[in-house]
This record gives sequence, structure tokens and C-alpha cells, in this order.
Amino acid sequence: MNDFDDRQMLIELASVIDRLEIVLSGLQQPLALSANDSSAGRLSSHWHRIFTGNQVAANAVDTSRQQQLASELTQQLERLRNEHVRMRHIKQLSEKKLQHASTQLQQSGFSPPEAAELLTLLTQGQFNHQHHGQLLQLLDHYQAALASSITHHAHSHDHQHELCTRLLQLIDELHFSGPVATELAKLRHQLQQRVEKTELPSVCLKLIDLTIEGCRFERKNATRFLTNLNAHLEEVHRHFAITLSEGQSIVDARTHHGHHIAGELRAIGEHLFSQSNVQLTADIELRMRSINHILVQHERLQEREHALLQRMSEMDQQIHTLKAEAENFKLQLNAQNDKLFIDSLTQIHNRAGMDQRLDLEYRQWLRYEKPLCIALLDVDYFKEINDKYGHLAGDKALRLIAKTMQQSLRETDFVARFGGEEFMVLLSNTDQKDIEKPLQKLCDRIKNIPFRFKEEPVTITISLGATLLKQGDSIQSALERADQALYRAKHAGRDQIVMD
Ligand SMILES: Nc1nc2c(ncn2[C@@H]2O[C@H](COP(=O)(O)OP(=O)(O)OP(=O)(O)O)[C@@H](O)[C@H]2O)c(=O)[nH]1
Repeated sequence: MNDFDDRQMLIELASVIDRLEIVLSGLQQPLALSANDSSAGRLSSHWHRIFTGNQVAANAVDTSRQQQLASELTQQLERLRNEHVRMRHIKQLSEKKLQHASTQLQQSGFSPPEAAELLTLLTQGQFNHQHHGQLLQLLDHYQAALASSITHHAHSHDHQHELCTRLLQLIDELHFSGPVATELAKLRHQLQQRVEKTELPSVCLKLIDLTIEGCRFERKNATRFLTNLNAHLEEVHRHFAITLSEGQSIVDARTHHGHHIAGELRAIGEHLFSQSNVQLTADIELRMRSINHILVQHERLQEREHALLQRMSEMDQQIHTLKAEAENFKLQLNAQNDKLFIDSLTQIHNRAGMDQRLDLEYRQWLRYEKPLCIALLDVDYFKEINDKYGHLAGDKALRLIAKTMQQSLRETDFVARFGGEEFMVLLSNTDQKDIEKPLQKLCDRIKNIPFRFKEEPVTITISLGATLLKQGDSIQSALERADQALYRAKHAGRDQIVMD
């Protein structure tokens, strides 16, 4: 555009010069001036003086010709003036655009030293007359900024994908019941579909909300149970206190009756030796009545004792119920505790379970130095399964793969799902020469699962990277080696095992 305007300007200027030459040659023709044309004569001599630098007699130029030339000259000058205004406007506009572009580039965060230098000049309004050069430089930087923003976008896309996978994993590690579980399932479904970058924060917040709500729900259940337990215990305590005092009073009464009967018997014995028969009979009768009275009281005591036993048996029943409830609660807590280490989708161990077992196996390896193998597995092209047959099909595949893995290995081996379609296997106490066989069997079994999605038979393969723990290894270093091996298996074409 600028190029074109400049060329146009040159053509215009050339034409102006041509015209001016004609005007000049016209003015140079020495023609007589009439008295009426004195002003035109003055004008022509004025132009003559401007263009030639020489004075000419006022009557030396033809008046009509002079007038024509003068009007042409005026027109040319007018055009020239307009063009000048237009060019000035274009210049101002392009400077403004340049400034706007440099501000935008500055805001883009793209600033190699050359770009920074140019931008400082441009944003300070220091344009030089070589606009073209500056524009070209600016264009170069624009292109670089665009390329960098495309790369950045790709990275942020990767990051977004990773975040979604991590959120899915977290959901799989949560084991809530009731409405929270339903909401979590919905959120899981949403994450498996495409979640826009802008929606991610609200999904994270929702997950936090649900986790808090789930914890509250669990806590409410536990509190309710403990309140019940407490109420029952209070009741038992009250009964126990009554029973205790009742028992004590029965014991006191029994002792008292015992003493009384013993006293009466002693008195009968004494009277037997010291009294006459008539007197003796009367005394014995008296004592017998007293003993009878004691026996009646004793019977009442027996009834109270019976009631006491009844109450004790009820208490025993209550304590029994309490014990059963406490046992049940303990089982629930244990089950919840176990669930913390179980992946809800596949029902094998999750990342937390894997960390716990890895730690244990590592300590045993340090102590007993028996071989320990870590294998990392990743399902090949799993994204395609999800994309082509839907996430439910993907979930089903993951469940079956996990089950097959468990069935394919020994009970003492360990299997965990630690990421979306990533699994880990620990083979303890297995020598190097014996490792490849079970791992190969595992891969073959998975490959042979007869998956059918949308009536189509589908073969799913896995890539596997494995390593044996070596002298000086930490858990981290061994995991990294296994991960590298897995990476090589993927890049060598997938569906294979790489041992490091
Ligand atoms: N159905 C389902 N898909 C999941 C789950 N977790 C992760 N994924 C998906 O697994 C896919 C993994 O894709 P990528 O990491 O690209 O790997 P891939 O397609 O298996 O490709 P390669 O590993 O390179 O062979 C993504 O589409 C995830 O959304 C899950 O729990 N269920």
C-alpha cells in the first residue's frame, strides 16, 4: 500500500514538473501586453521571475495564454496540495497502526532482545522515515510470536489433558455413598467427555465441594452411631447402678436374716437346757414364729433376687447388642480404610495402594535382597477406543484388563492401576530369567480378550516396560527406569515388552 502510494506520488510529481515546464516555456514567449491585462501581465512576469530568476517586461507575454497557463498551474498546485494532505493522513494512520501493533506485540509476552529494542522505539513513537524496514521487522516478530503462541497453546492443551486425567483418577479414589456418589459419577462422565479449559476451574471446585459434602455425610453417620452408642451405654450404666444397689441391699438383708436365724437357733438351744417342757414349748413356738417371719422375708428377698437376675439378663442382652453394633462399625471403618487403597473403577489397588505396597516391597528388598521387578503397563491407543466406542466401552475395557491381569499373575504378585490406562505390576522373589515369561503371558492374555464394541471385534494390546531393582536404587530411580523402558516399548511400535 505504502509502496503503491509512494509510486503514485512520484508519477504525480513528474506530471507536475512536465506541466510546469510547459508553463515555463509559455511564460518565456515575449508577447506584448494590452493595458487591460496588466494584472495577468504582472502574474506572468511574477511566474517568469520565479521559474527563470530573470525580470521580463510586463507586456512581453500573451495574456490569454498566460491566463490559461496560470489556471492550469493553480489546478496542479491544488492537486499537489490535496495529495500532500492525503499522504500526510496515510502517514499518520500507518504510524498509529504501527504503534497499535507494537503495543499488541508487547502485550503478547513475546520479547527476544531485537523485538524488545524495536518495541521500545515504536511504543515511544520514535518512527523513522524507513517505515518499511520497521514494518518488516515487526512482521517477523509477529510471526515468531504467533509460532510461540501456537506452541504455548499446544502445551496448555497437554496440561489440560493431564489435569482431566488426574481429576478422573482422584474421583476413582473417592468412595462415598448416597447422593454424593451419584454426583461424582456425573462429574466423572463430564470429565470423560470434552471439558473446555474455561470449565476446568468450576469442575475442580465442584469436586472439592463434593469431597467436603461426602466427608460431612460420613462424619454425620459416624456421629449418629457414636451418639446411639453413648445413649445405650448410659442406659446400661443406669441399670447397672440400680442393680448394684439392689444387689447390695439384698446381701445386707440376707446377712441380717442369717444373723437373726442364727440368734433364734442359739436361743432355742439355750432354752432347751434351762427351761421346763411347758415353758420350752412356748419359747420354741415363739422362736418358730420369728423364724417363719424371717422365712417369709427371705422369700420376698428371693423374688427381688429373681427380678434382679432378670434385669441383669436384659443388661447382658443390651451389652451384647452394643458389642455387635460396635463390631459392625469397626468392620465398616475397616472396609472404608481398605477402600482408600482400592480403585473404584477396576477394584484393584489404586495409586495409594501402590505406594504402600512399593514401600513395603522395597524395604523387604533392602533387607532380604530377594529380586524385585517393577513393570509399568500402558494400554495402546486407548484414546481411540474412547473416541470410537465411547467412554463406557473404555471403562469396560479397563475393568476387564485389570481383572485379566490379576488372574494372569500369582497371588503374591501385585497389580495396581495408577493412572487412566496405566498399570503397575510388582513381581517379588522372581529371578531375571523367570521374569519375561509371566509378563509375556500377561500381555498375551490381554491381547486375547475377545472385546466386542458396537458389534465389532476389537483387539487391545499393551506396551510394557520392566526393570529389576539394582544396587543403590531408590523406588524413584527404579520407577524412572521402568518408565523409560515403557517409553521405548511405545516408540518401538507398541504391543511389546522392553526390559531394562
Ligand atoms: N474410558 C476411560 N478412559 C480414560 C480413563 N482415564 C483415562 N482415560 C483416557 O485414556 C486416554 C489415554 O490417551 P493417551 O494418553 O493419548 O494414550 P493412548 O491413546 O493410549 O496412546 P498410546 O499410549 O500412545 O498408545 C485418554 O483419552 C483419556 O481420556 C478412564 O477411567 N476411563
